Amino acid sequence: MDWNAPHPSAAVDADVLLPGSKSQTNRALVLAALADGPSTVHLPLAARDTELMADALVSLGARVERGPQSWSVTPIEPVGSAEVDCGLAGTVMRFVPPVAALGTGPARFDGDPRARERPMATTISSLRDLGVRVDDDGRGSLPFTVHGSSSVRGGDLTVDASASSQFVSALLLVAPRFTEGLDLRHEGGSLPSLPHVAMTVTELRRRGVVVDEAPGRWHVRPGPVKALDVTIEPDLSNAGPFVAAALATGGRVRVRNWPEHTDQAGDAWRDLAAAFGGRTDRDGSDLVVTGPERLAGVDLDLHDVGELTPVVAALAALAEGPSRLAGIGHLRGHETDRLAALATEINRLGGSVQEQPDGLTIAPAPLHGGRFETYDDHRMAHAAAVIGLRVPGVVVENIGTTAKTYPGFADDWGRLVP
Ligand SMILES: O=C(O)C1=C[C@@H](OP(=O)(O)O)[C@@H](O)[C@H](O)C1
Ligand SMILES: C=C(OP(=O)(O)O)C(=O)O
Repeated sequence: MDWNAPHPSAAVDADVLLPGSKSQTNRALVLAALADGPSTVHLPLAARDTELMADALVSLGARVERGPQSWSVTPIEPVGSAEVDCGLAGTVMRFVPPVAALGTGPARFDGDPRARERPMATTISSLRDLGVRVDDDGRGSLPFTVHGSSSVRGGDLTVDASASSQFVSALLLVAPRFTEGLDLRHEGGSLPSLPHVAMTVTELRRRGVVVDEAPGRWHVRPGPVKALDVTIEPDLSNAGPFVAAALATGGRVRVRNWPEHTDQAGDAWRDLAAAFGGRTDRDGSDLVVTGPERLAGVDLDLHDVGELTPVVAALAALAEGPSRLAGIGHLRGHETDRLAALATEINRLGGSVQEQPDGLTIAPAPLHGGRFETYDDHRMAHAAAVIGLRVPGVVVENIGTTAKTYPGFADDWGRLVP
């Protein structure tokens, strides 16, 4: 559905209460499915990526009762064969195959057309290196079938996770259930999204799993994953467009319940706001973002927090000085090739964005209205909404794609502009 991006006549002044973190919800679901007893996930994100994760675990033999405030998970009792729809969720296509390896039958994985283009070779090769049979068509991508054999020995394993940190997280999440645990090394280009790996290690340790780490190396001891009831934090990556609304309009946005300590990549919004010239202040459990009078250009390495790039690029396109966003070549394998998509769509509105091998350069340019394609990427829709705050006549193609991680996005965004 085409959606006219709201365009306020004054600076925004709003409070937002965000839905739960995708990354935390999907880790909590996987660990609950592997645990030694039932667990409850309070305030889970209910969105396409987390529903797909729950469905995937159910198809492997878990039970997930989904209530409005909490989801109750009963661990997997392996069933024969399974079909897993990964949609376009990186966490489902990377985290679930190693879980299926512990099952008792074939599990076939497939997803949206674009999912078949996302990098999966490391998932396939790492499972084979662990002695698991995987049938694929040799392209290193979905679809493929993992043949569960009840137990995986584990031990030493070296992978190249430079295309996605999710390859490392996926193996670590399941590693305590391998007979010998796992001594995992990453070798290759630099590993992106380190906060997401830190989140994986935190969540394992909270459930009694012993993990030792050194740069590029993780040792997970075999043992039970203790059942644990958890409460999911608000999704700070999805806070991005709201933080950006304060920055882009010189306004003020209060984000409710911003955690004081967190592994979420989106916590970097506090530093990013400052880089653009804005301010963030804690007020009790909230974070209050105040926008600057003039939005500054930025020179940022986003390697650790790549998923924040689309909204950062939208802000950079509105800034008064030039910007450089680096360290994000791996975004070409995200929901879409985000570097190409951002350059094409911002330039369609009159922008001056150039693709670089590992990022984007963005020069100030007067923007005008027009249709902004999203390429089924929730964060492209967020970027368009941010530009629409300052540029009249921005029309977002397929705002429904935000349902991947934030089904209520358009309604919540509409409340920014009364
Ligand atoms: O583990 C996770 O929950 C995620 C890891 C990151 O993936 P990449 O390392 O592929 O960027 C991030 O971009 C994605 O949105 C979620
Ligand atoms: C890269 C992202 O998602 P995924 O989990 O599908 O990789 C994202 O949400 O920005």
